[in-house]
Amino acid sequence: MSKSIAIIGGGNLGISIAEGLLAGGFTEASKITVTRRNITLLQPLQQKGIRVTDNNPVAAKDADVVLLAVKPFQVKEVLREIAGVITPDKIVVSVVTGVSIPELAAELPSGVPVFRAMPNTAIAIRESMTCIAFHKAGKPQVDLVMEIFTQLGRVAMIDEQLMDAATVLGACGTAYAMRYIRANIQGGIEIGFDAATASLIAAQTVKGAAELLLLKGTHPEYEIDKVTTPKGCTIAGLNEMEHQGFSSSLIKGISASFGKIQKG
Ligand SMILES: NC(=O)C1=CN([C@@H]2O[C@H](COP(=O)(O)OP(=O)(O)OC[C@H]3O[C@@H](n4cnc5c(N)ncnc54)[C@H](O)[C@@H]3O)[C@@H](O)[C@H]2O)C=CC1
Ligand SMILES: O=C(O)[C@@H]1CCC=N1
Repeated sequence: MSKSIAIIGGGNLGISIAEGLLAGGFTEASKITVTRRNITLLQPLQQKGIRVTDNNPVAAKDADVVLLAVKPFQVKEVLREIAGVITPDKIVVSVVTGVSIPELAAELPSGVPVFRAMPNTAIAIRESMTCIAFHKAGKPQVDLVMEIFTQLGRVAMIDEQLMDAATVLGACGTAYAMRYIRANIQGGIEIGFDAATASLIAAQTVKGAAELLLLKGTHPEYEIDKVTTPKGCTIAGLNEMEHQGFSSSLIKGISASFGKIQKG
């Protein structure tokens, strides 16, 4: 029998996860419930057969897996609201940034398996990178959480101490990649393309470059060597980008995001 899942917090990420679960066939639409205080904004999900409600305890009581997708400052209040219906046969998965497993578990009855997962918004099209951490859980619970997220993209099991780093590289990373692609589009328009053609070329080129690494397991510099003709235009452009601080600005940006999470 397929498992039921309650997504507490139907915002950007919660909606994306519900869409991804539905597209991946993890469970039928009627076994997915999404909560939000203003449920009129969840109508598109409701039209697909997903249950929507503003009642978190009712949603959590009916679910095998309770997935927390509210903002960090909202999560403790939500946990206090649902703690009474969370029994040890359920699994709690939090995608909330910066709230640790011990902090989450402290609000719940003892013995409830608690996982943290850090996906990104490409989960809506089942192309997420999701990092997962847990402290105490049995094999069936770990297998179920892995099953959910492997249907939604790629998964890495990590120590919880790397969760902030995973948030930056994997979740914020979607925004960094979009900005890189946008800059390519702006450059492409300047050298002659219309916006739509520049967008297609930029996005598919980045997708192809990423697939080369994922499928072949090669190092980026090995693939770059194949593109850089001696005295050619690629190396001229790459070197100018580096003179302007390209790699350095990315590394500094990643460090700034990481510093922001760690400061809280
Ligand atoms: N957006 C992203 O790319 C990622 C976000 N995250 C984390 O996921 C969490 C959610 O992020 P977003 O979806 O971007 O935020 P969001 O603000 O779009 O979504 C949060 C949703 O929770 C709802 N909500 C607030 N209080 C509630 C309550 N008491 N009961 C039910 N629903 C309630 C809000 O109305 C809102 O729709 C955050 O903790 C964030 O750090 C993690 C990875 C990626
Ligand atoms: O910007 C944020 O705080 C969240 C965490 C990862 C993506 N969005």
